Amino acid sequence: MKAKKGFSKLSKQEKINWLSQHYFSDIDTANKLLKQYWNTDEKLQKLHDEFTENTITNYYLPYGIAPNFLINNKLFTIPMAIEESSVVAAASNAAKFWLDKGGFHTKVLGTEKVGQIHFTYTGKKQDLEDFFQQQQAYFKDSLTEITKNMQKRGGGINQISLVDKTSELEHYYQLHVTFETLDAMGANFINTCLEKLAKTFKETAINKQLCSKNNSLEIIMSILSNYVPNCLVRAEVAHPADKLLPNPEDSIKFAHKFIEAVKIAEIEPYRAVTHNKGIMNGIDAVVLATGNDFRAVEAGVHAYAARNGKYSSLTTAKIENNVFYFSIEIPLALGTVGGLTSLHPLVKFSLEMLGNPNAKELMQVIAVAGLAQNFAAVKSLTTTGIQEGHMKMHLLNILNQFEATKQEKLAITTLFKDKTVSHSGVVEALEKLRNENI
Ligand SMILES: CC(C)(COP(=O)([O-])OP(=O)([O-])OC[C@H]1O[C@@H](n2cnc3c(N)ncnc32)[C@H](O)[C@@H]1OP(=O)([O-])[O-])[C@@H](O)C(=O)NCCC(=O)NCCSC(=O)C[C@@](C)(O)CC(=O)[O-]
Ligand SMILES: NC(=O)C1=CN([C@@H]2O[C@H](COP(=O)(O)OP(=O)(O)OC[C@H]3O[C@@H](n4cnc5c(N)ncnc54)[C@H](O)[C@@H]3O)[C@@H](O)[C@H]2O)C=CC1
Repeated sequence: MKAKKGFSKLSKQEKINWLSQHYFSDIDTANKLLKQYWNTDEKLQKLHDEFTENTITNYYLPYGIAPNFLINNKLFTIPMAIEESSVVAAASNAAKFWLDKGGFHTKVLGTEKVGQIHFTYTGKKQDLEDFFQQQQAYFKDSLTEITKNMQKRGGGINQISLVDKTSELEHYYQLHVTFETLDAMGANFINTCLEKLAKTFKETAINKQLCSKNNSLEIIMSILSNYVPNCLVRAEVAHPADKLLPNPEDSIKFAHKFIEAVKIAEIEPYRAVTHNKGIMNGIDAVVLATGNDFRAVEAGVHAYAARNGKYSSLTTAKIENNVFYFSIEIPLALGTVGGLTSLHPLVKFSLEMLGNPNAKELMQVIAVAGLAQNFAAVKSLTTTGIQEGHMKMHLLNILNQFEATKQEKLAITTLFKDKTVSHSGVVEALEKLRNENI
């Protein structure tokens, strides 16, 4: 019997007791493990407990840093929260590669956020359109109480439009609203505006007799969209194609093979998904380290990758006039205020490391992290193969799985210095070493 109504009302300790009694054979070990991850600073632990609900412990992710990122002629060290081996090394490797080649250049192409009120209307479309035209300015004004501070900062509501979706779903219309939320990701601000607007919209429709018994208007829901194709940032690297590597011939060969790999990801969805996963290795790690919402970013980015009706690469590469260009264009709705940004001590630390950027500056850093990550991965894929570098970094994880001692780790890493690491190869070598030492 594992159901427990009223679970949320239990204390933290009661929740842990219930969990370990019902799901774990060794209650003491389960309890000990959970407590091992608690912070000794009670205030700090309470802060983390309250970020979400039913918290029983903390789940650590490694926090790494990738130095040497030259972005628009300014040097950055980028914080990355990620569990996967070789990602931070790959970012650092790409940063180092581009450091003496002019670095990364970036531009924010737009910052528009979106929210929608989804509703049904069973009356005449023309009546709805006339009503909307007449009331449009009033609708915007009715939100002033909520938007006035954002307006003072230079943001607020850009536009409200009525969209007819009845050809796709009977009676379905939208109010499509665009926003400028400046340094806030804006989800809560947008949702608050939308819910108020929906209420005003419905009330006005009733007052102005747009609705009647036969012409019903029903608000289905009001919510921001995580698809933000006009909240877009671009990052690029460029360098003479014959000067990417020490030998000009090898360099041009490398550039062409690299471009071919990117073109494959442009036309082949199976490859595009993995290619973009590599990009998200970099993006998600910095999004997490800076306390941003990685689910929102992931959803928006992948929708953008499929914007032309087919899932495709987020990066492009070309040679023009003997110059190799590699770039990314990516939608990123980020905040440097709001959410966890002023609450989580490590998020504040990350933002300070980045020079306390505003949201536009953070968009540029994160786009660079994605481009760098993709450069490192595709460079490996088209030269040594991914396993050589990745498994070199993963070696410690394998050794830790087998509880290798310090001496064993040293012996095995030395053994594999010039060899490609494989799981079975490491296990075999460790067994051999242990047998020799018996
Ligand atoms: C792994 C490397 C970097 C080795 O690359 P390497 O050339 O053997 O490295 P190195 O030992 O010569 O060092 C060169 C630089 O790399 C960095 N570096 C090197 N080692 C470390 C380390 N231990 N810790 C921190 N940084 C490290 C560091 O910047 C270092 O410079 P230094 O600091 O010495 O001046 C390279 O092979 C690489 O970039 N590989 C790509 C790895 C990758 O993309 N991993 C992601 C996981 S695989 C995946 O999920 C995505 C994928 C690949 O499927 C996506 C796709 O298919 O497109
Ligand atoms: N679908 C989604 O993505 C959803 C996400 N969320 C969550 O919402 C949170 C983000 O919402 P926000 O409204 O951004 O955060 P928030 O609710 O903390 O609000 C940030 C506020 O900061 C203030 N502010 C101060 N200085 C500012 C400046 N320079 N620029 C802009 N605003 C400034 C504004 O009043 C703004 O509304 C995230 O935690 C996200 O996970 C919530 C609901 C849905």
